[in-house]
Amino acid sequence: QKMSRAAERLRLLITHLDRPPAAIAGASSGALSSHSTAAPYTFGNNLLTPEQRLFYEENGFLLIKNLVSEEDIDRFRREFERICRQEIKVPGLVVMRDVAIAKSEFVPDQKAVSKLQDFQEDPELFRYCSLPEILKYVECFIGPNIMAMHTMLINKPPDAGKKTSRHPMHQDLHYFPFRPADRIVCAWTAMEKVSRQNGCLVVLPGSHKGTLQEHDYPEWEGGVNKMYHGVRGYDPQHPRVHLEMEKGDTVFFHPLLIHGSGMNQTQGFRKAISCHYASGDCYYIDVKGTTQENIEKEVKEIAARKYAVGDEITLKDTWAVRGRLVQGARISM
Ligand SMILES: CCCCCCCCCC(=O)SCCNC(=O)CCNC(=O)[C@H](O)C(C)(C)COP(=O)(O)OP(=O)(O)OC[C@H]1O[C@@H](n2cnc3c(N)ncnc32)[C@H](O)[C@@H]1OP(=O)(O)O
Ligand SMILES: Nc1ncnc2c1ncn2[C@@H]1O[C@H](COP(=O)(O)OP(=O)(O)OP(=O)(O)O)[C@@H](O)[C@H]1O
Ligand SMILES: O=C(O)CCC(=O)C(=O)O
Ligand SMILES: [Fe+2]
Ligand SMILES: [Mg+2]
Repeated sequence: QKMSRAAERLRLLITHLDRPPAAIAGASSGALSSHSTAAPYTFGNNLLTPEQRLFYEENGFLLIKNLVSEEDIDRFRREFERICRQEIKVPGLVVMRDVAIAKSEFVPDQKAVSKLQDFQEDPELFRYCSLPEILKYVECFIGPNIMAMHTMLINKPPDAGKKTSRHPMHQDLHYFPFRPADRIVCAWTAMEKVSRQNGCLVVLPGSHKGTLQEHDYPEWEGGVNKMYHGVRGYDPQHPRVHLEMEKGDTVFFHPLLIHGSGMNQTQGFRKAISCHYASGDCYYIDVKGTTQENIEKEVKEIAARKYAVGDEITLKDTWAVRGRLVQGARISM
């Protein structure tokens, strides 16, 4: 059987450079034995081809075409519309409007919704996070114990003329007070065709090999959405890849991968659904004294305003209540 060059390279890496992996508290040795220092970002469990595995190792993302069915996506869309029409109320759900719309006169229209966050209490939308076709890939990246930590349905609006529909380049780990980074992965599924025109994801391949960078609001004339921090000193010359996708295509990416999205220059609302997963044996960290202090402050301010809670609520608490086990064991999360 003929192997591609990439596959051959990965095989060599694994057979010759393999050393026992660093221990992760509570992890089953069975799962970790196929996870090596030569291929630190993936588990070999016979789902990913060697080419796919090497691609994720080197680039920090992997696009799987046609993974989620049309039927499921249409159901998510109908549920989203019911939520927008306020036909159902979902505990914990955050409904976000684009800053350009939020700061103008109030429009009581479903079209004002740019993002739903934290839909873990909506059984219909949360089905996305438990889809077997998604979980089998997630397991390749973070192992068999899987927590759904953060859920979003993004309804990127047509740009209102101020470029506020852009999402600045960022690393999702900036928002997460848990580790290790290599046991976290995002699944992001296009709910319709996404293109450069309607603001597809833009990624900096290989940036997952770097460290967590300082994040801040970018200095954008037209304003920036609440909590949309970007990597400080983003270099627009850096080689980037636009991920154009069809309905149902799904990209899995590492939480250190620098990514964002351009403005939506169409009249349609560009829809995607996503979930961030972490291994059940991840652990929480204290972000005091780290670059993540600024986001902790904002999260606490919003929590205090919304739920009238004080400083006794930690960033860790806000995540521990959102997390849901979807496979295996909840060990330390
Ligand atoms: C917890 C961290 C999330 C983890 C993310 C993992 C990686 C993902 C990376 C990201 O997605 S980063 C962005 C994460 N986004 C959020 O967490 C959502 C943040 N947004 C919210 O929580 C709410 O939309 C917000 C509290 C900002 C507003 O909701 P409200 O229901 O309070 O809105 P309301 O209409 O009552 O407006 C209150 C104030 O917020 C302002 N506002 C509303 N939407 C805004 C917006 N989009 N940007 C800026 N300001 C906004 C609004 O103008 C008004 O300002 P004033 O008090 O000055 O009048
Ligand atoms: N100063 C900045 N800080 C962080 N991210 C930025 C900054 N400027 C632009 N970006 C982000 O870079 C990405 C690319 O944006 P840009 O508008 O240049 O291109 P695009 O819309 O993707 O493509 P096109 O070139 O077709 O417009 C987007 O995610 C955008 O939000
Ligand atoms: O524009 C998008 O859909 C991606 C947004 C994103 O990266 C995020 O919310 O973390
Ligand atoms: Fe992101
Ligand atoms: Mg652009």
